[in-house]
Amino acid sequence: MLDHVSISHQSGLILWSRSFTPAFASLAQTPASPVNALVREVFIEGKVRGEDASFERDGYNVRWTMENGLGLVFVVVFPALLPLTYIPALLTRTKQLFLSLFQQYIQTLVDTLSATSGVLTEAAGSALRVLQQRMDDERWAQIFDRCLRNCEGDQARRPAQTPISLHRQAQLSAASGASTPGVPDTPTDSVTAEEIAKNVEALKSKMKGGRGKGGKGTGQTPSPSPSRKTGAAAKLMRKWGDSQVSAGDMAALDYSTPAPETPNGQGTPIDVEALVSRDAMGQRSKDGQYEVADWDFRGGKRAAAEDLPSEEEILARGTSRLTIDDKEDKEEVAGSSWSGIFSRLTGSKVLSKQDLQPVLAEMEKHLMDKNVAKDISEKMCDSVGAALVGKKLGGLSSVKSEVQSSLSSALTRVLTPKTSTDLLLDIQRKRSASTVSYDNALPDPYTLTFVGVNGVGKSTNLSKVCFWLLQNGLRVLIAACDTFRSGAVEQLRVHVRNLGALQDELGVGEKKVELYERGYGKDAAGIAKDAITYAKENKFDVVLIDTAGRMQDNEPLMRALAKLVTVNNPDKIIFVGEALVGNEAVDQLTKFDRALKDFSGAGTGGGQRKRGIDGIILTKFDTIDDKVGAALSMTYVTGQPILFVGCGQTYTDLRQLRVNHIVQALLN
Ligand SMILES: Nc1nc2c(ncn2[C@@H]2O[C@H](COP(=O)(O)OP(=O)(O)OP(=O)(O)O)[C@@H](O)[C@H]2O)c(=O)[nH]1
Repeated sequence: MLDHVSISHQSGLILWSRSFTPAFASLAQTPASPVNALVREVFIEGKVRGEDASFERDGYNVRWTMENGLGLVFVVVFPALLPLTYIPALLTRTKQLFLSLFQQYIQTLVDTLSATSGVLTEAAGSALRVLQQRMDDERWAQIFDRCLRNCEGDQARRPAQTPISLHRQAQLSAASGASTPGVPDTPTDSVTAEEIAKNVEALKSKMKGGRGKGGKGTGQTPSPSPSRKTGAAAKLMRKWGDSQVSAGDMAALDYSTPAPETPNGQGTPIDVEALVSRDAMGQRSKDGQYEVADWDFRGGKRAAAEDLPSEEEILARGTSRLTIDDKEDKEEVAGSSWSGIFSRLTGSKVLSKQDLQPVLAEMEKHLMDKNVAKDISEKMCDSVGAALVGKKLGGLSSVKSEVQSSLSSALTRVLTPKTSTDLLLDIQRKRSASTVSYDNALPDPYTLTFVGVNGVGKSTNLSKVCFWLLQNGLRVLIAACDTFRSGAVEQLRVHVRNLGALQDELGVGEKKVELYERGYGKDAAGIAKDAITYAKENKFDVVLIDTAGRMQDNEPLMRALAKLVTVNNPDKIIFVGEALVGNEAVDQLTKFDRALKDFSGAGTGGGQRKRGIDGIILTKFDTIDDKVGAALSMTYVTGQPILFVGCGQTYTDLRQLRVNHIVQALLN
């Protein structure tokens, strides 16, 4: 298992890097990092000999290969004890793929850097950003992951008598590395291919949670969507009403049984591959923060490896690549539904309302086809029309770019968040603020309440958010405040068990997630309050409050939700809605927001402010292709940001929505 990979310029500028373990992500920030040692002791001191080399430091093996023409350095770090013979092949393939995809962009960057002797000027910074955007567009992180998996697979499959090529390469690299300062390379000679394959398998099965008998296909693995897969947890009719639930009802609703323990007390074995998609794991930023990937309409889930071009295709591009201009021309020729619209304006000089009318009608239809609500499509087109009437435009391409840029700015204006979307920063701020103001008293936990209609994915996406928080080292308490739907508590119990076990499997450290449950039929507001108190006393950083689904027109239930909000004053009220429902989602959101504003903030001592929806999670994005209109409609009606989108049923199927990706999808 790798600890780290990076691609940098020999001036020290990092083009791309990724840490695979939280421990290395933290270490990478310090001067003690083996990668920093490599830069200091090899590159700065000019002790580079040959293209490939390695050295060992503090239990890590650091191996690299260079691309001398461009001055690039490809580095991987892994535990020195692991005989990973595929590393030289991984470095070679990574180098080939990277150059094949991005050579032109790297060349521009390198030229700018050499003009400034390696100093990161504004021009170099912008060349770097272009390259990184390109890496994003081509889904470089996924291409690397697939390359890594293939190399691991090659090593695991290789029989004992396999030709020595990789092994030999490893020895050769080790030999060239011996001339570098520091410790000699890990000896691999004494390890047979059979032993290596065995070690890799052992490591893999450890990663999979020692699945053994309880693994995939045996039916023993809990599903991330227990409500679907376990008979007992299948959703049944909801029973409503605080006072109508008898002890008998409560027992009937309570499907929850304590999690069966394995003999070693570790809990039920889990199938890691079924719960997280490794392709879709977020990435750690330089400061070790775990970030979910961006949603991108071209990749949809961005997770499906089959959507990526094959390695052969990528390498072929290196030889017969389109120039950037060629590519743009091709896209232009391929065209889109827009081409027809713009051609109607050819020849116009000063645009009149009349000229624009058919174009705007077409544009409105286009937006509605993308699932934007009707009245919002109309408003967007009105705003584009107003910006264009009276403008003097040239030929077709100028008309096209002018109309597109008007629409693009109108969309961007609506979609750009007006409030903070950085939850990790908000959590940190709240913790610091309450510690300071109460003189080192226990900090108040940050609280998020998830609301929405039935079955939209509240519990599932709450659990994905929990996974993300746990990956960021936070302690999370989940409060089971859906006290009505049968199986709701059990569903959360399974999620919490999975999330805890995943923490073990992914090496995130001590268990940091717990469920606060008080069964069925009780007052949800009171349970949430007790959960927050429990969280504070037990030093949880975040409380995620799951609420029962309810219809937006059901006033008694909306009042009950408003009571929960008034009593507990959560830091964020998150509306969870389905991306596929378009107009209906807008109606749901508008009414939830309205009802909360109307009914919250009163009755419990007064003075509490009225609350509305603070942010949105749009679910089932994996089912909508590029029909992303709900995102626009929902931000339009509340002015609140889309915090995440859910795009599948594993814990890693959570994405951030970048404004430019939505704009592109809407314009496409
Ligand atoms: N394809 C897909 N399915 C999802 C997504 N999020 C949730 N689901 C599925 O949607 C179904 C309902 O999810 P839940 O989390 O139980 O929904 P809920 O809103 O908590 O339901 P109630 O408690 O009944 O209101 C489950 O089968 C989930 O697996 C997503 O992003 N994509």
